[in-house]
Amino acid sequence: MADTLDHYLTWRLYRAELDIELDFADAQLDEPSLTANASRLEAALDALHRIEGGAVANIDEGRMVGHYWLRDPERAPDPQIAVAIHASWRSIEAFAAGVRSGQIAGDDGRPFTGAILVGIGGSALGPQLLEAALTPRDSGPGFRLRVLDNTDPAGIADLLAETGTLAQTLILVVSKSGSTTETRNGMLELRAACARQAIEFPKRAVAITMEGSQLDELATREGWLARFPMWDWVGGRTSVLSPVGLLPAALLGHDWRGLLRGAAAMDQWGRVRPARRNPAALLAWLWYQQGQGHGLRDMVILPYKDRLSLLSRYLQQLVMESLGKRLDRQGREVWQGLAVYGNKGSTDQHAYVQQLRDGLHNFFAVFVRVLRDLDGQVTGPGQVEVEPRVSSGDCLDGFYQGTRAALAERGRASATLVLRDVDAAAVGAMIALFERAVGIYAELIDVNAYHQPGVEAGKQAAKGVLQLQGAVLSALPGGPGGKTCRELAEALGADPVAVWQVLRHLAINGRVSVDSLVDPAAAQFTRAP
Ligand SMILES: O=P(O)(O)OC[C@H]1O[C@H](O)[C@H](O)[C@@H](O)[C@@H]1O
Repeated sequence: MADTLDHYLTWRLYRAELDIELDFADAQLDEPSLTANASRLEAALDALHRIEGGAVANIDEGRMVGHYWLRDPERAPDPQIAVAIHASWRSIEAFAAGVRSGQIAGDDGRPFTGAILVGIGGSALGPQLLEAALTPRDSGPGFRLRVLDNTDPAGIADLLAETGTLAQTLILVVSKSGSTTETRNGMLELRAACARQAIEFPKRAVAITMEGSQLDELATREGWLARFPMWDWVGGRTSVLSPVGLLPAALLGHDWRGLLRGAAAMDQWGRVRPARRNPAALLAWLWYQQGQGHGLRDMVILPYKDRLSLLSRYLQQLVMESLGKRLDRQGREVWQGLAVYGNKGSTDQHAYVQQLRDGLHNFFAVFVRVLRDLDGQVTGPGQVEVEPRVSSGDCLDGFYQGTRAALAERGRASATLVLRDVDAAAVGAMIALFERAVGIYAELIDVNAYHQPGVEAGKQAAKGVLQLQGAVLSALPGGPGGKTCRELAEALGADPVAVWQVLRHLAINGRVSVDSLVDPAAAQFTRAP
């Protein structure tokens, strides 16, 4: 079987320092196309090098792209940036130590036992990934992190019910821009909950935001418990190794410096030349080759470890917000993107893997295999013999190997990231690997990976909806006779369907009165009594 071993060794990249392997043996990469495209890949690596050196890669926003400096501050082009990063680390360390020792405590002197993080997108997904990946399940109750990442009243109510008193809860408000609606709403809801409980909000509130943002100004004005920086040269979706992810990780007692070490070590590996020996370049080339440079195949993320089940959600934002672009950097319409989904193996084997093996061939898989079954334990669930000489962990690994082989048999490509453990260094390294692959792929397809113009459209349209709601509420008659959505729309010069949609929601929530909601054209609306 020397030939398969040779093939594996040919397509295996391994870094002893990290004990991480990238196994491209089933990725259907081939030397001729890699050789033919070597100069493109080298040019992409050159571009990444320039970005790390401070190039203004986010052209239309005029911003540098500095997430690589977060784990290696001395690379920053301006020494003041390095100073700011080091200062943030010191503040994180001091604050987390103070909270964990009880020196920084709630107003009644009792220690903080948990935190609610209010944030969305890049200001929530990274901390959530770290919390899920790194929280040891056997460490007792410990410090608890809950996340409020939406403006859904039911979600907010559930979270408040679950938390109970907020007296021993820190409230971390995380927003780079400091003006995101959902996050503002979450903060206002928590502020109101504090007031209901006769607890002072500012004494437990912490802001992580850019200097001078609305949130920063509010936190300063009200004297919040603490403020931590975000910088304009860090994008939300690459902010996990800034205070956005590091502070929650530190509060949870995680090895946050290990995250930085792992990411820095992966960055080192990711600078290796030629591209053929570079893990991020090969990963980006896999995306390119599989999707023919147009994202024609989706990336299915399959980590065989429960703690990594949020990885695909995290990567969804990192990859799709970075690469999903209408225009390339020359202004041509390209409709680019790379769809990402997945959950975890072997669970997904019992859900959609059927289609992966037998159905539509519009994907490739990226497996994450974790070699160690249990963190350093010698007894426990993994040691039960579920069959003669077989443990649960053997089954899990067997399912990974089996699924990979079954997909390969049908000509479906996959790559595998092999980790020894899910520890802080490995998680940091994994994050850095995907960040670099996104950067390289964006160069290959010539898009700006660092802006997100498309997300504005929905936000602006939502503002219009709320303005219309205000106008509709003012125009509603007091009764007894009501008005239909068409009558109201005519009076306001608005779209009757838009008026109906607003009124229907208000009526269900008791904010306006209606005779019946069965027929949109006939429903008569009046002001709520
Ligand atoms: O951190 P914030 O400024 O509140 O932004 C939160 C998120 O919302 C925006 O709409 C962007 O699309 C995301 O990239 C960002 O992470």
